[in-house]
Amino acid sequence: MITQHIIFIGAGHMARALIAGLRRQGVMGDQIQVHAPSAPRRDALAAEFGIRSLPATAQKLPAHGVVIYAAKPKQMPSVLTEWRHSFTDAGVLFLSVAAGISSTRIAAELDAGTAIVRSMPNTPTQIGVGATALYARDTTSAEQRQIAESIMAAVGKVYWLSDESLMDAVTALSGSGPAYVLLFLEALEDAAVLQGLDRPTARALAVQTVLGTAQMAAASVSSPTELRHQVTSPGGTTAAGLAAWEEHLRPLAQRALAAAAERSRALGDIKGNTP
Ligand SMILES: NC(=O)C1=CN([C@@H]2O[C@H](COP(=O)(O)OP(=O)(O)OC[C@H]3O[C@@H](n4cnc5c(N)ncnc54)[C@H](OP(=O)(O)O)[C@@H]3O)[C@@H](O)[C@H]2O)C=CC1
Ligand SMILES: O=C(O)[C@@H]1CCC=N1
Repeated sequence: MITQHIIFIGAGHMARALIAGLRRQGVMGDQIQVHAPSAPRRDALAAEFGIRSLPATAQKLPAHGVVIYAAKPKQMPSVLTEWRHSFTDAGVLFLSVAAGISSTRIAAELDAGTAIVRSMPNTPTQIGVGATALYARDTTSAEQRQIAESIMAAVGKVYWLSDESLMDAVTALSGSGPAYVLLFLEALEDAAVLQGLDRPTARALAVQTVLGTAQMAAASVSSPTELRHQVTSPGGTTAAGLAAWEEHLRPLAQRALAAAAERSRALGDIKGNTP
């Protein structure tokens, strides 16, 4: 059970997904506060989820709460300058979801000893099926690690990393991954429409196929390769379709993840990063 107060810095897509997921899991509205510069956006999010809108920045925070940093990576230095003493006074756990920004960078902006967990969640957290990687700095107690884990485990699966440098690869895979799957769904839908299906039917069949296959892969002890062979009759329709996919898909996946991981590393260069 999550009993801590949780303060979100940032009221955008990722904050919304996490707040939606936490509220679905029964975290009380008065346990969650959200801060962002735009009062209408902050207030709208607060009203939608029955949480509290936090207008001011440097103010007294609930003792031993969790501050979830969900603003853009490039905003981190200025935000931390504003908030750092509030964190120390309250003994908070700082839980970042920012892409690219290492825990060492974060620690350099905060008072010594601040507990820091870096994470990479994804937007399916909003319905409790997220994937989140976590990395804890050594200033973080076992109890604080458990708190970070329980927050992210409430909204999906959690994986601890012992090597923080892998966070760029995780960001490229599961952080950005929902967008790749959604693009795949769009492409399947469009291709099915070209084959004569009406758009609602094409979308419904594409979504159910991806959903069912992902659930089957998650539930099975067989590898994706073995499961794929079960679909592929020699000389049949699947073999014909797979020949076209095979030609491009693996090199494309490698290029896509390499590009995303490279961008994650660039975002970590706070001074040099661009929006
Ligand atoms: N979107 C995703 O799928 C994922 C995103 N992330 C990470 O989550 C973070 C947020 O991304 P995302 O939600 O997509 O971005 P958005 O642009 O949707 O949201 C950014 C939020 O930050 C707020 N903000 C800007 N300046 C400040 C400030 N000085 N103090 C407090 N809040 C501020 C903005 O406020 P305002 O509304 O007033 O402009 C806005 O609400 C990023 O670091 C990203 O790397 C991680 C995993 C997945
Ligand atoms: O696109 C981004 O930079 C963020 C990080 C992972 C998903 N969205």
